[in-house]
Amino acid sequence: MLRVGQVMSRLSICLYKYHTIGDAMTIMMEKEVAGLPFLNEQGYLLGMVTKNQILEKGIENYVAENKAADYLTNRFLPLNEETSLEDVWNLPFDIYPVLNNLEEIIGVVSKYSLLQAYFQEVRSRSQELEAVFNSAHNGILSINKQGIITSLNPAAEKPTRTTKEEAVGRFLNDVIIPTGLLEVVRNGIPEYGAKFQVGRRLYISNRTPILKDGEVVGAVGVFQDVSEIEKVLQELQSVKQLNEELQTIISSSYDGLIICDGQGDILRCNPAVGRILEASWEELVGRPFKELVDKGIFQKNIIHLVKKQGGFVSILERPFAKHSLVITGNPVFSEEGEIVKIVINIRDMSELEFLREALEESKQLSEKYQSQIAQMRNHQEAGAELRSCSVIMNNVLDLAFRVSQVDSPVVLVGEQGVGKEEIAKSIHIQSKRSKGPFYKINCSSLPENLLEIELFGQEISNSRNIAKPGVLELANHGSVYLEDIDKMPLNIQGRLVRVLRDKTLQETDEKAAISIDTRILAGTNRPLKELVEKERFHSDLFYTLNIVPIKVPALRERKEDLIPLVLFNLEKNNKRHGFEKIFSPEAVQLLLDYPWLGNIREMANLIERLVVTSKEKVISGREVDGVLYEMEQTPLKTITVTGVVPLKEAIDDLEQQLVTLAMKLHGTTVKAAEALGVNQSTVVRKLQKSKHNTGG
Ligand SMILES: Nc1ncnc2c1ncn2[C@@H]1O[C@H](COP(=O)(O)OP(=O)(O)OP(=O)(O)O)[C@@H](O)[C@H]1O
Repeated sequence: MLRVGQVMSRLSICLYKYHTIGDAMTIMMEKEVAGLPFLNEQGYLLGMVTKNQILEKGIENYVAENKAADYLTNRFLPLNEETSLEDVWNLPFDIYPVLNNLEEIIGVVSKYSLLQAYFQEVRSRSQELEAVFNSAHNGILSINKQGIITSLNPAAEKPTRTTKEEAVGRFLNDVIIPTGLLEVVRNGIPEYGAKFQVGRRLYISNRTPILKDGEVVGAVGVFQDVSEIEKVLQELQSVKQLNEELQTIISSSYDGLIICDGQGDILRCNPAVGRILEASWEELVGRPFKELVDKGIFQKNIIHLVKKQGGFVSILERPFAKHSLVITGNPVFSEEGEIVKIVINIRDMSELEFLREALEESKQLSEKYQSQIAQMRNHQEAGAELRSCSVIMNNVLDLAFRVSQVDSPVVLVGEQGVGKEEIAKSIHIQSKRSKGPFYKINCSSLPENLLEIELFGQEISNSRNIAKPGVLELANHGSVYLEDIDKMPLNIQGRLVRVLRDKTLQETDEKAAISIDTRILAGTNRPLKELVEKERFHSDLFYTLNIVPIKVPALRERKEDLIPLVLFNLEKNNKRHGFEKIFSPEAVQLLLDYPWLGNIREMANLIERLVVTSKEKVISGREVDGVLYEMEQTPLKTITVTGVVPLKEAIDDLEQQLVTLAMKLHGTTVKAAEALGVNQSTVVRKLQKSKHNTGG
């Protein structure tokens, strides 16, 4: 705002009592002012001498020599040069002396000058305001007390969907959708931040009452298009959310994360870094990554490597004995292709290694359990025909399972009918050879030459030269059960040793060797070692075969198996012959008391006979007794001579058979001794010998 000092006419002369009115007129004309201040000798302002005053006295009375003091008017008011025009433009006098801050007169100013300057000032201010009003980005609309639109700037035209020309002078509600401006006029209460939508644009408006002398004379609404801001706000919101999410991810990452700037200074890192490096992770922020290398926490400076490589780098570090870390560095490039950030990921592999070990352990455990389950299943499957509940027999079956998992030969030692062949079959079935063939050869029932052909095959020399393969070849990738191997002639034993040692079968010199991959399972009633000692068994064959000897106990050594075996055989025969027979309690008791020297085979035969021959559903004790009696009349074994054996041995064999038969027929050693015509002690001794021979 202009000040009085800027509008006044500067004066270097004032009037004193010695000035005439002519002097005053001359100075006024010269200085182009309408009045002059009049001072006393002390320089004190006494009044003003003005043109109007002179004219008011009448031009006819004007005498130039008259004293200026006679025209002095005291209707004056001194103004300070600093006073704002706004404060003085309306004062009553025509001309004013102007003082500086030292109360010295420095000039005069007329009311006209003040008015003119003030008007100019107000006009230019109003033009400025109008320009602002028109160019304002915000829409501005004002109404008077009656609700008539008094102004509307171009920015308001769009949201109000009208034009200044259409709107100004009209009632607000006739022109635009009511926005609450009338309400503001009515109650004089401003309203800020109200949102409203026009089309797809969103506006925010502030409505304020226009007050004049404390009274509401209108209202002005200023509205701003905030669609863009809103959009930016929303984007900002989602960026903020994203940032928070990223922050959460970084903080909760189990891997350590270090973000460095292009110079390698740490900008950010997560708590996992602290956990892995056993350091305060917050303190790392702002420090150069190189410090970690200098302190020996890392051996290599990955920042350096990433920069050198210009891309992804992964290295292995072992900062502490218990930690092994995989550190990867990933550069982030600017548009100009410069590395602006490097993101370092630190993975503590010791945890993974620990987990891998734990996994390995549980894998092994699982394999063990699987093998145990398989063992149990195999026991069930392979033992479908093998009934056992005795500890001694279960141990045998367990050993059989274990040897089935390896590929070594097996020798099964036990009395006749104890289940050697059955166990041999189960070993084959449970072994990895189960898909291959299983052959059985009885070494005692065939003459030597036939046995040899059966085993090793034969070259038939006729026109077509057809060969008959032996079971050792036929059972390739499978197993051969050599029953009564103890009875195998020595020659054949020798040839068998060679075949097993060479793993080949050479029929003739001209013919190519046939490779043999057959597992040998052998059964014997007598311990082979004893025969080796007697040179009745080839020691090489013994050592080749006897890698895992399994002793199968006689039935009398496992009485717990009697009932399951009786029931098994009963059920089997009922099924086979379509009966539903059962044993009476007496019958069962008789079966349990029977010595079963012929073991399970004897029992199986007897029960089949009882099931087939008994007339009633319930097989009585009497019927059992009858069949047992008949069986006892039939010798178990006839004495046959299949080859020349040392006499002493033959006698031993015969003795044993006789004692066994006598026991079978008479049940007690006393009665058996009576029948054999020897002392009871002899029978006991022979029985013990027999037991010892069969390994019992
Ligand atoms: N544990 C068992 N459960 C049920 N039946 C069995 C069992 N063991 C053997 N058997 C049966 O008993 C009979 C004789 O068994 P196996 O032929 O295996 O005996 P072995 O010891 O080989 O006799 P040998 O030496 O006289 O040949 C067979 O019918 C067989 O199925």
